[in-house]
Amino acid sequence: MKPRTEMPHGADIDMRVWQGRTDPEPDSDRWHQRVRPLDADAMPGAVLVGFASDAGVARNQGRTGAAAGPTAIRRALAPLAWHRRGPVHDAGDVSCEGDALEAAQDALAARLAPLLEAGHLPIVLGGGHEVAYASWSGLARHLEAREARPRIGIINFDAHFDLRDPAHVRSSGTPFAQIAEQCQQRGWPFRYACLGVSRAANTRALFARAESLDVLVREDRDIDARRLDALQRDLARFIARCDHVYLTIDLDVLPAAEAPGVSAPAARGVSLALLEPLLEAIRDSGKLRLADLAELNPDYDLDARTAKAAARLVHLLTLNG
Ligand SMILES: N=CN[C@@H](CCC(=O)O)C(=O)O
Ligand SMILES: [Mn+2]
Ligand SMILES: [Mn+2]
Repeated sequence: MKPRTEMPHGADIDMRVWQGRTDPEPDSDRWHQRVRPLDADAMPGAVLVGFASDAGVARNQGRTGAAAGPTAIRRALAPLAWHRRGPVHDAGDVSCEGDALEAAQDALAARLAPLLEAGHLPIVLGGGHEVAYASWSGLARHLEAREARPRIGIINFDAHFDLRDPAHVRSSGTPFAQIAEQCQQRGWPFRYACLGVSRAANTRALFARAESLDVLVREDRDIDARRLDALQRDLARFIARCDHVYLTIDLDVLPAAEAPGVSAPAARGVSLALLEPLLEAIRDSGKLRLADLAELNPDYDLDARTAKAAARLVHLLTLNG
């Protein structure tokens, strides 16, 4: 079965997950009381789109289960306190049927482009990190009609480069190499920052590929409180060289204790406390067009810790609107 490519809206979107406590006091709303199903004439705001896929993780020999990620993140978002002025819409899920990953990626890209066209900030809830190729493709589809050579900066918080050679298999381990190929074919610059990389979890070949692609690399051990200001400056310089930012967060960048529910937990990782100020700077850059969160696997998620971390990050990314 092919994934549906037309945009579901209104009554087609399953809103049953948006439930939680309701406080009797005024001004006490939570997300479940404010999130609305996306309508064709919706006011520009943040739009949640699920990518229910772990086909890329399966192809990458990881532990599957990330297809249930979008629902788990929505469930963790539902009770969070509402502090926004602007709207949040739920646009439903794009689902990958079996191993039909490329069709699902194409369907997500087709779903995202009109959202960007309408001035929304899409936040994609993965799904394995194969979501990144689909997210970027949606942004590319939107920009190619407007700009000859869009300067897209990709900022990936991840323990892994995900720059494996796609000639072998296209998976959750290849999205940024696939994007680099696309950029080369189109004559677009490839600007990629990968922050939180574990030297122990990435081979020499991957470090060499990152170097040949001029990737801005900061290892997990480089990200500490003392070096945060310098890192903020590096990030600001990276963003200054781009017109559009695509932010992608692989939840396995967090320490395993903060994010046990992922395919490949990080022995060290970068804590939420360090991640958040960096994300705030990206959010407030004025260039953030699209974000996604990847690799949540509820099967391994002790106390829903990873889903709660993901929900907190969505909350943070949407706090300025
Ligand atoms: N999404 C990416 N995943 C990692 C998986 C590493 C692992 O399974 O140990 C990668 O391909 O490098
Ligand atoms: Mn990773
Ligand atoms: Mn990844």
